[in-house]
Amino acid sequence: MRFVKGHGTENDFVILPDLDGTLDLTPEAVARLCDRRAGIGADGVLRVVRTKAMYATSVNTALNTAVNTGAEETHGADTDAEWFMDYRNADGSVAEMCGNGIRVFARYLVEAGLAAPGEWDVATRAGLRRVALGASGDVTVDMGPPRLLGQGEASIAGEVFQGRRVSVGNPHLACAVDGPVTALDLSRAPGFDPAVFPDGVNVEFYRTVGERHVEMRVYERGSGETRSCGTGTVAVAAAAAAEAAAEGAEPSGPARSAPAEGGSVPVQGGAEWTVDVPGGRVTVILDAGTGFLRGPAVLVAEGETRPGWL
Ligand SMILES: N[C@@H](CCC[C@H](N)C(=O)O)C(=O)O
Repeated sequence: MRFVKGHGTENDFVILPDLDGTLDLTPEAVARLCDRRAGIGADGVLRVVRTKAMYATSVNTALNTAVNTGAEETHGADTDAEWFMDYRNADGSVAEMCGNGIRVFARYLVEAGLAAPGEWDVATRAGLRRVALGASGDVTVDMGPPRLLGQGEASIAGEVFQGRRVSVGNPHLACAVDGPVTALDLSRAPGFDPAVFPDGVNVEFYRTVGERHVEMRVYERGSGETRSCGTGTVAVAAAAAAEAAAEGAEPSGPARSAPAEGGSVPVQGGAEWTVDVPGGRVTVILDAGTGFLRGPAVLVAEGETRPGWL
């Protein structure tokens, strides 16, 4: 099986080109690929499959039906998006969206000659997401509007943290903390109420370190602590903006500021947030109707698994 390895701010992925959707990718196979000692090692798998093929076979249809049950948006094989990002967490579970993954996915498509630099839609289980990228450099993604869903809480070793529940296609709980995020023990999963998060949740802890500038760490559903989480950075920016609005430091309506730099993207303006993660830095732009994520996407290796290994 051919694979490519890549990362976005050190959130790393095994990319599996399966253009015609012939691969029966089981949760066990995903977990073995992502194993950092006995496998290739990654936070998740990005299967690259034609959207039409995704809906053509019974195994793929079953996967989509299962996930779309709880999704906010669904789409069918009639979409114009040629490529579907089939994202899996390191434990083999399926997730609706991956913000770092979709940038790496887009970079792979361009470098493999399967798509041209420019702007186009990628199909995901959370719906279509528009990406914009050049022949090299950062990738920008229209992540859709982050949706604030109310309060929630998480705990670490008995200490309770209040947070905001945010949907970025997948579920997040963004908790503001006072001290440096490096001080938190994320060696184990934070506790949360399964009645509030029946499908599990990605938990972010963030601290404001400047104007529209936050640092964060994340414990991801299905992958554990990762060095970055793109959907998580959008959730944190949305939560921090809501916090600032509540304190009167930000307008509570659609965010407005100088147009963001950077070019070939459909960003008309919006409030630009800098989000520092252990693996680097990304930019989140909160526009009136959506949220954009901009950051690096790097391919580092490619190869082939040994026959019979999986
Ligand atoms: N790392 C991703 C998020 C991957 C999915 C997440 N673990 C979930 O289960 O929802 C990102 O960059 O957004």
